[in-house]
Amino acid sequence: MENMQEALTKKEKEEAQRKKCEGDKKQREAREKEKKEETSKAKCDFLKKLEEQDVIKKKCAIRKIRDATGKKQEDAIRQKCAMKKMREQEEKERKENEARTAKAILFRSTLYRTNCKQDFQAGNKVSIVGAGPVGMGCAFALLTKRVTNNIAIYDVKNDLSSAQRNDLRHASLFLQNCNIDNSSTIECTKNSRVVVIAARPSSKPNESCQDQLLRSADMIKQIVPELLKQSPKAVFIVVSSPVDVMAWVARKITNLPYERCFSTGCHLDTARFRMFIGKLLRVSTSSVQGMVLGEHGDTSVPIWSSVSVGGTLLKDLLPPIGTDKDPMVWSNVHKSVVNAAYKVIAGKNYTNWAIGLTVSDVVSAIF
Ligand SMILES: NC(=O)C1=CN([C@@H]2O[C@H](COP(=O)(O)OP(=O)(O)OC[C@H]3O[C@@H](n4cnc5c(N)ncnc54)[C@H](O)[C@@H]3O)[C@@H](O)[C@H]2O)C=CC1
Ligand SMILES: CC(=O)C(=O)O
Repeated sequence: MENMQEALTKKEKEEAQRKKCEGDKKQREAREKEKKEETSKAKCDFLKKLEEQDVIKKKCAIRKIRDATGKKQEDAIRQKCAMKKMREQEEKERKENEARTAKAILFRSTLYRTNCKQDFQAGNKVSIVGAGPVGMGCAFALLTKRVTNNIAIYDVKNDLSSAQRNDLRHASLFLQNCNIDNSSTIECTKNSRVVVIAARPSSKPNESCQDQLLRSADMIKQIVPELLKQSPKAVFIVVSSPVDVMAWVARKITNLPYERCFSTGCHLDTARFRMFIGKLLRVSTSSVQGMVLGEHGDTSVPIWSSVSVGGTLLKDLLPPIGTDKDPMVWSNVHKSVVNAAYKVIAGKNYTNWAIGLTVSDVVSAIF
């Protein structure tokens, strides 16, 4: 019995031990499970947090991307707008340019018409008859002194006049684009405002001065009425020698009044007179005033009472000036004037520059 009791107790003990072990095991398992669950929860939480963070990060990234995309789009739109504006500006400028060009073309035609008018001073045409040194001296002075840029040169010698015209034309660049009538006939003088007669019939051997004079007069009688037909309103300036006689012949044959037909008279003699006085006193020619009157050349008359230098009349300082009682013998100055042409002719066979400039001065007084 005792053994049985003992065996029972032992069994019970074992049972209790087993139950305790089981209970411990269960407890341990429960704790482990709990721990596991805690760990798993922590893991989950961690993962969740991680996930959340990831989501946030992703969201940020997406926002960033969106922002970037938006900015890109914005930039693209802005660029498109800028390009549109630029195209509009370009179009505007193109239209403005077109309008400006159209205006310029219109302006150019106006300019061209104006320049044509300016280029060819139609109203100030000067015809020169006789293409010898004197006629060409006149032409050269008229053009270079800018009295006119519209001239005609007429001579019975066609080749000569044509060559003279071309020689001057080649200097058109320096002569205000001068217009020189192209024709070789007398019609080239048509509608002149001034006609300068510088022609001389060719000399014949052993011809007397009187015969020469008569032939010159015949030339004037023949040519001036023809020229008047071409230019009925022109002023005629006679240069051909003997100049005052030839001007008288021209007036007689045409019945033109004095103011429309005259010679250069003593204008050249006056220029020489003032020059010689200036030279003697060592002052500039333009500071000297004074006149030579009468017929051009040998019989001209110096007007001593008119001579002044810088506004002072020489006769106030020297009352007998120019007379036989003049201690300074100023009359020698007039002798120099008379001899001037002979001296030049002795050297080059003709005079032309001084008479050319004299003519241009007279023409400028008409214009
Ligand atoms: N008044 C003055 O202060 C001055 C007058 N003269 C005079 O000017 C005149 C010209 O002198 P230059 O040129 O040296 O003489 P130039 O004899 O060399 O030339 C005269 C030109 O007149 C041309 N001619 C002749 N008959 C003509 C006509 N019916 N129609 C057109 N052309 C004609 C000739 O073919 C020639 O080419 C001369 O009578 C000269 O004495 C010269 C200097 C000063
Ligand atoms: C030739 C002429 O008349 C002169 O030069 O005065």
